Amino acid sequence: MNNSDDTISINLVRLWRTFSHARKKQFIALILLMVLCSFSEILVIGSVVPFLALIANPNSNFMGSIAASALHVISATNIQDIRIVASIFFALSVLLAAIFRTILAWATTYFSFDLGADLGQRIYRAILNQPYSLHINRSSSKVIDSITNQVNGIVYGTTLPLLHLLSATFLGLFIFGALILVDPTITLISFIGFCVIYLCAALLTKNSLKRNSLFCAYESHRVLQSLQEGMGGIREIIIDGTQNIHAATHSEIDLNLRRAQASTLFISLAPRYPVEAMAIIVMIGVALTLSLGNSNAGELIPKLAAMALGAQRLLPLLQQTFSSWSSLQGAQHSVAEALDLLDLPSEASRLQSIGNISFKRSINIERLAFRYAIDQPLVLKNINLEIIKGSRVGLIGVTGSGKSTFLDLIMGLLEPTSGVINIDGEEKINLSNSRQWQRHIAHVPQNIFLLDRSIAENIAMSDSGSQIDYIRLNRVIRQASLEDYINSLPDKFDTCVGERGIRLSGGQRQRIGIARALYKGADLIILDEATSALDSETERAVIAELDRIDNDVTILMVSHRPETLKSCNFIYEIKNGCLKEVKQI
Ligand SMILES: Nc1ncnc2c1ncn2[C@@H]1O[C@H](COP(=O)(O)OP(=O)(O)OP(=O)(O)O)[C@@H](O)[C@H]1O
Repeated sequence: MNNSDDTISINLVRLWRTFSHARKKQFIALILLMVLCSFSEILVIGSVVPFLALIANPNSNFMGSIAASALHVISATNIQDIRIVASIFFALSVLLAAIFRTILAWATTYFSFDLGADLGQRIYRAILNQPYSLHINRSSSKVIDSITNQVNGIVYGTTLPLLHLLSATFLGLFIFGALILVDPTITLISFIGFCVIYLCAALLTKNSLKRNSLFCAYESHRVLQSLQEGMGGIREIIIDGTQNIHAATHSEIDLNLRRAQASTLFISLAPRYPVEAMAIIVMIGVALTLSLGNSNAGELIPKLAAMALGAQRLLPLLQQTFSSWSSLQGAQHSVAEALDLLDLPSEASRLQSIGNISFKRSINIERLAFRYAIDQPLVLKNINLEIIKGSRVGLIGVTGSGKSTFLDLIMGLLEPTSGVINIDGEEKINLSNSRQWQRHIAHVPQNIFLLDRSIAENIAMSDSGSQIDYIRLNRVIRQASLEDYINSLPDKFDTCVGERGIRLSGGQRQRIGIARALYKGADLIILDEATSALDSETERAVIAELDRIDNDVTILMVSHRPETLKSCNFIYEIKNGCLKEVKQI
């Protein structure tokens, strides 16, 4: 049972460490605001007894000497004046408390959501900056789940409940103190009674909340995964007529998730009703006891009213404390997972050891071997190759022979299991300097990554955020044989390509990819079956344009078609993990 409390405290400490200096200051300001708010509440409860006493009887004992001298100072001596002043004072104290509570609610909410925005942004940045080798083992639905649901878990399941819990504790203690002054015995008995109910509820529900927390963290990822799979494979789903199967899988997971969420929410709300019933019973008991022992209504009514007002203020706070605690319990697994992502090493630490990499002569690959995991066979074994700057190199091999893996290694996306890749025989490429090396490279894969934006923005992606160079854009559009197609569109290169380029044919997407590589102005262009979707004539035109580009640009090309590689200076084949030159294909 202590484990989940430990998890909460560990998560809170971890969360605090993620706060920026400004956020820490804001948090401390919030605590001060809570204290102010609590004082204003005391003022309300403290003034209700004298107020009602004065209304009932202006000469009442409840009007202490301080109040009497205050009234004297403002020359309120007759009964009417005293009543008016007391009413105004009481109304002002109620108003002040309401103002403080509104400000506190505003500050708490904005603080929590701003923090959520901070964390979401930092988690996404941390994930984007992870080495490629980690990305290939991570599911994208898990990442989306972390940035949306798990960050929401931090906002709704930790920050907001924690702040509500703190403010409820402060206010509760102050109100409790004020009620003790009004009637210590009744206050203590009823307070202990309420707390016992909430403690029993906490003990009874703790395990369920823990289970729900685990369940929600797991199922929210599965819901996203099922949606992504459904949307990603919509063409096949329609053709196979498997809509019902996918909808049923999704609805089962979704129902499980929502049931767990409902259970957590219900647990957080449930104790309210028995506690409220008990409060009314206590009030009846108090009224009865006081009226049996003391028949003076002038003193009895203000006391009862103060107790009723205190209970009306205190009970929601106790309920808030409990529901905040149960929200905290219910979200801890998601929160722990989100915080784990914040602990990932950041780009800054990766870039610390970077120097400038220049590429003037060659890429030298020596005794290169690679396997994806320790328990998997070597995909590449003892590869030696020199790629001279400005050469056109073709790469062939049967499917699954390791061509894309080899390109990923050259691009510094993967690190060799053994052996080295040197630039100009000097700079060894590794994860800490790969970012510098990648600035030299433009990569055109078979499946082009496209944003749901205009053709121009998709081509000039390396310039995002700054102005597009339209002269260069027009040149690369022509080189990639896209001119006729773009001119046929009403909005020309401002035409939106749709999600993942859905409004384009495979060949058009590939040509946008090639245009993007040319626009980047890289000195190493890597084409991984980048022309496979083009008809022979368009492919020939694109390859001829590639041949014409600067002699300083090195082109590394993978293709299954001999025709595509005709213009290469060297062609190599990967077979059984080894590389050998092919003179004729
Ligand atoms: N992320 C991965 N984890 C484990 N093994 C992988 C991973 N990616 C690829 N492989 C394996 O590595 C081998 C080489 O794959 P690779 O994609 O490099 O081949 P390829 O020659 O480019 O194939 P194709 O011509 O079909 O694109 C294959 O056996 C493949 O199953």
